[in-house]
Amino acid sequence: MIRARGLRKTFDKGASPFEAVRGIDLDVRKGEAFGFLGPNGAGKSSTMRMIAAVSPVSGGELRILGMDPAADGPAIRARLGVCPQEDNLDIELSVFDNLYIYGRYFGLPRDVVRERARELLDFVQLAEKATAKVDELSGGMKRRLSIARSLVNRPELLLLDEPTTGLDPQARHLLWDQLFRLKQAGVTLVLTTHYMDEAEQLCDRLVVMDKGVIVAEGAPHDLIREHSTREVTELRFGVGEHAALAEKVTDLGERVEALPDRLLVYSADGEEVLAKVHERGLEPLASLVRRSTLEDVFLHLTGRTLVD
Ligand SMILES: Nc1ncnc2c1ncn2[C@@H]1O[C@H](COP(=O)(O)OP(=O)(O)OP(=O)(O)O)[C@@H](O)[C@H]1O
Repeated sequence: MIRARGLRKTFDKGASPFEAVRGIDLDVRKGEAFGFLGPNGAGKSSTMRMIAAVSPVSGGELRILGMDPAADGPAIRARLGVCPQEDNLDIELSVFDNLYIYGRYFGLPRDVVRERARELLDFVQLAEKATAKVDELSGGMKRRLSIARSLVNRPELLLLDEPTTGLDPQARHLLWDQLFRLKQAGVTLVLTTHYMDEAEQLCDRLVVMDKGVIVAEGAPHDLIREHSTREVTELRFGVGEHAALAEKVTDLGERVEALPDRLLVYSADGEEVLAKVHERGLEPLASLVRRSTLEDVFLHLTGRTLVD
C-alpha cells in the first residue's frame, strides 16, 4: 500500500532549511494497522501529509497504492480517506450535510451519497444527531463525524493524524472500537499518535520516530521484548534524589533509568526488585510494579520520555 525509501521533508526556514523527515524507509501492507509513534515534532504529521499526497516529497522515493504522489495526486486522493489532526468540519452545516456535501465532491450520485451518509452515521453512532449542527457536538462526536466523512469515498487506505488527542477516555475507547471494526472490514489504517496505549491497542506494526528518523520498527510486543524487560519497578523518592539513588540500585535490574521524578528499575520480576530495595533500607515515598510499555522502549532508545 505504501513504500518509502530514503523519504525526506525539508521546510524552507530562511537561510537554513529545516529537515523534518530525514530519510525514512517504510512498507505498509494491505489490511494492517500501521502506526507512527513519537513525541511532538518527531516528523509524524509531515510524513502523513506526504502520504496523503498533499505535501510534496523533498527527497527519496514514495509510492502510494503503487502510484507516485507527484504525478498521480488526484488518483491517489480518490482512493484515500484522510482524518486530519484538527477537525475541519463545516460547523454551520448539519451533521448529515457534512457527509452529503463531501460525498458530492467525489462526484457520487445523490442517492448513493444519501445512502452512504446514513450508513456511516449508523456506524459512528451519530444517527440521532443527523440534523444537529456540528457546533452542537462534543469533541468525541466531532471526531467520529470526521472519521465518517473520511470514509465517504470507501477508501482502501485511511490516514488518521492523532485520532484521539484531546478526547476523554470513554470517547477514545469508542473510537478505538470503531477503528478496529474498520480494520476487520479490510481497510488499511495508518495513524500517528504520541499515546503509547493507543499504539499498543491499535497497531499491528509501528515505527517509533524521533527528530525526523525512525529509531525502531516492529510489532508493539516485539519492540517491548527486544528493547525492554518484562517488568518495571517505579520508585519515587524526594525531588532531586533520584540520580544519586540510582547508583544504590543499579545491580538490582538489567537497567536503571533516573528521571527527575522517579527511578525506573528494569527486570523480569519487579516485586523481587522492590523487596530488595526495602532490604537495603531504602524507603521510597511511593512504588509501583508494572509491565513494560512502548514508553520504556522510547526512553531506552532516545533517553527521553514520549511526552516531555
Ligand atoms: N510548514 C512547516 N514549515 C516549517 N516547519 C514545519 C512545518 N510543518 C512542520 N514543521 C516542523 O517540522 C517538525 C516536525 O513537525 P511534525 O508536525 O511533522 O511533527 P509531529 O511528529 O507530527 O508532531 P506533532 O505531534 O506536534 O504534530 C517540527 O519541528 C515542526 O516545527
